[in-house]
Amino acid sequence: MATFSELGINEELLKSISKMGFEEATPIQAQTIPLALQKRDVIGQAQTGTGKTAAFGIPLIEKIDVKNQAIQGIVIAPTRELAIQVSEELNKIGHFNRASILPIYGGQDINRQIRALKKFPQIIVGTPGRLIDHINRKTIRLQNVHTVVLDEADEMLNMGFIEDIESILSTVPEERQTLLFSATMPGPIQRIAERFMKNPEIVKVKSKEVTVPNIEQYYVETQEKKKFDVLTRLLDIHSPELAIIFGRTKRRVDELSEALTLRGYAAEGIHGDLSQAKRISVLRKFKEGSIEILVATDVAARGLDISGVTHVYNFDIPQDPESYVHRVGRTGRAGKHGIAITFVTPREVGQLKHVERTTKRNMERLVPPTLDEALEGQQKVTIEKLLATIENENISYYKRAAEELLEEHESVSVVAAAIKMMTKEPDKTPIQLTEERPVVSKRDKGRSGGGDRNRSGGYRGGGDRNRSGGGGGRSHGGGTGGGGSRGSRPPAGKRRAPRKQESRP
Ligand SMILES: Nc1ncnc2c1ncn2[C@@H]1O[C@H](COP(=O)(O)OP(=O)(O)OP(=O)(O)O)[C@@H](O)[C@H]1O
Ligand SMILES: [Mg+2]
Repeated sequence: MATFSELGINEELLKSISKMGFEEATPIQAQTIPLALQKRDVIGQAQTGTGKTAAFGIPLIEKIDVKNQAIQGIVIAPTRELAIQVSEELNKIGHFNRASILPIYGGQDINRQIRALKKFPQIIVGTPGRLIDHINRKTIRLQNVHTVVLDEADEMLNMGFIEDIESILSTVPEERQTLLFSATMPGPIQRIAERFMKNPEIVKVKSKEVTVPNIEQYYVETQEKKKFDVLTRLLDIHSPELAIIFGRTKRRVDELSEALTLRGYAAEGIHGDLSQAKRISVLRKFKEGSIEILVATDVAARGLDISGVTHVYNFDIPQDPESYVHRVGRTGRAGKHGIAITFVTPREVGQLKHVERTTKRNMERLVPPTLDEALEGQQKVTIEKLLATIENENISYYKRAAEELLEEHESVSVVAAAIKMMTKEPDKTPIQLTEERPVVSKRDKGRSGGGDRNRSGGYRGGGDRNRSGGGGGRSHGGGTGGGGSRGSRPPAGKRRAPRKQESRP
């Protein structure tokens, strides 16, 4: 482990870094910051949640001439929320040297952005579509840019975004420094990346697995029709602090968040068809904990750093392994522990194997819990809350009433009734979700003479970049099919207070 002062960073930045609470550099930071400070082009690949933002953010801010009013650096990110988050992190890194940073993304009033652009930002963090819009209006000029960063580089160089990136880069001087970061970098995309770079240094933080080891990874095999009940039972048993549930399409996300709300969970959805104001407000509520479950398309799969996310559920298995890596990486960040559970229908087992092979990590099989187990899970939550109340709260005022009650009633019945009242019993409100087609891995598809996966209309079209959807995914090896015989009971999640009774329908 290296300290930041060993990396050749100036005093002002060291002060901000220490104010951010970072004591030691993470491996990707230790390996890329010195290279980036030497103005080398860098491709940096390291697992989710390991500090890639600061790995490019520190050298970027370090290289800004704060006396120069021109835009000197741009960071391009695939989603609006990520652009906002990265610009917030850059603001923290630049706190003491006062570099001026501006996020620019779609869905926000363009005139307001134009006014902000007139105040001489030195770094722009933006989504591709809106950046191009400003370049065309000549409200952004990039001729003085010396550093370009593509966060989630493989996504930015994938089919949905590559033309935009090419057109943005064509307005940036040739003699720039280009920094590319992501947790995933499939070979074909890396070769495209190198076209935009000069003799890049490729830094891959070595690890056996693509995902971080501190994420426990499970799968549940169940029929499409049963998925929702299995999901709610798991939620009752795990009682996550904050959970993200990924669905394949916008419709799926809408239906799932409505269904969860009907069953008494504090859930809301986020996807690309919602207004930007709504997207921001949902995310804010989730960060504050006033909603405990965020239902999302892949719009929330990459880069988002929300502390307290203990569980990720892939209600629909993702279309490609990279998406899996990023989705589960929303938990288990900065060394914390996390749990990820992926649902597969019997026809999707081949896709599951494909994901496992690409990530070099097996998921453990979970047996779908029964209704009784779900109830037991909720009971445990209540009992823990009860015990915590005995320990931490002043209950003396209530003791007289308790004594009176116990004079006339049998103690076990009194306590049982209290537990029942406090327990959220599994809710059986009928739910009808529109069925999704299974994701059949390529190899299986070839063998069975054609599955029915809808490549262009599936994940890519339904997921949501801010702009064009893009075509099909990349191709990797296929799956071997066949279910695992491994089996275990659901892991116990972090216990916490049950949802408030008022929130039930
Ligand atoms: N050196 C450090 N010490 C402690 N915490 C750090 C350090 N560097 C970054 N962090 C924190 O770790 C968390 C994850 O960082 P970040 O979002 O940059 O990860 P990432 O590698 O970009 O992940 P992803 O691949 O999901 O985008 C953040 O909350 C960040 O503030
Ligand atoms: Mg990141």
